[in-house]
Amino acid sequence: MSQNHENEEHDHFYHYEDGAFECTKPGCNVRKLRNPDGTLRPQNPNIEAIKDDFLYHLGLGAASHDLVNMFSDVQFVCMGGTSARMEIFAHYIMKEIGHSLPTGADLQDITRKSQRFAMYKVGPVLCVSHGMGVPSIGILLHEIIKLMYHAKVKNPIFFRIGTCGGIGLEPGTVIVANQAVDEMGNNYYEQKICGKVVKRPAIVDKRLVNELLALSKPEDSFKVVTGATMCANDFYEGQGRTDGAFCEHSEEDKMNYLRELQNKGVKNIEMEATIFAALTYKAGIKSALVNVALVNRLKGDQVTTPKEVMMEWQNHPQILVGRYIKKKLSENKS
Ligand SMILES: O=P(O)(O)O[C@H]1O[C@H](CO)[C@@H](O)[C@H]1O
Ligand SMILES: O=c1cc[nH]c(=O)[nH]1
Repeated sequence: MSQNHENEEHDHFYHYEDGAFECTKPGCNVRKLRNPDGTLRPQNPNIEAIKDDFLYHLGLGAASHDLVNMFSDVQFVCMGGTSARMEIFAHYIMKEIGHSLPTGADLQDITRKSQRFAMYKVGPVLCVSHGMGVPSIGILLHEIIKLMYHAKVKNPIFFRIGTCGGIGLEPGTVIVANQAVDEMGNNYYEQKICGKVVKRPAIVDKRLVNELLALSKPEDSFKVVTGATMCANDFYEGQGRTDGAFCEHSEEDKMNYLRELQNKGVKNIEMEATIFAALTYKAGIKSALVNVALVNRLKGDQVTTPKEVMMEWQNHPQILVGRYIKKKLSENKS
């Protein structure tokens, strides 16, 4: 029989937005995602049998690298589409948390040999680019989650600091997702595995959402809102755009679709939300999707804002997540 610890607040419980939780308390039979010290349990029984589990797209191996020495102090993993953004974020967070590199040293892209993603480590913060779309971030998530396991990282928290199209929102607005849905409004990530369709719940951590929302300040130059984030499998037709190389739907079809989404509480559209929420949830990792809107899709499709303005907007999610990280690190110290 499973023991019920649901009413207790304790570090070895992992609470989910839907009320479910995983308990790692000794003696509790509830399925375990983490060990009592916060390290992750591998969810794939095959992993332990692989001698040198090679994280191919990261260019890191469980035997060829001392992953514990390199990464065990990681507490936060921040992901975003581009390598440039993640390098900027690495420099930003370094200043924010007062981390310094050894004299003469510079930030290094740890995965440069693989030439796929870019990854920077700033003390307890890992900053990684994930490319565009579900397949790309999915591969990265598999390898980063395994990295967390191999490196014995404790209670990591994952963030996606991304860009998106807003629905009825002023560009520059930050959306912290309280739900991740696909193009049909489904609250799960669907994958075909060995000829079968597997649906994995895409659950975001409501507590983390609320903590992030509380970090917005009245004096900020940008608004922070919450709502559902829609994950599309494409930037053009999949997001209802009429400016792709092909378009067999009308402007009216697009507007009807966007309004329908808006009525269902969808605030923004991007391309990674469902898999990010689903795989982190399945791994027992707290995570949040923090995106900035680059365009109001009710007003148009093209993203034509000058680069400098867009770069400034891309900082908005970084500011919010930076505040969270700084707060948590100072709480941990005291
Ligand atoms: O700016 P990033 O983080 O890549 O996010 C958004 O931008 C890309 C499309 O332009 C997709 O990856 C989408 O999710
Ligand atoms: O409209 C947008 C803007 C950025 N990223 C997207 O996926 N869609």
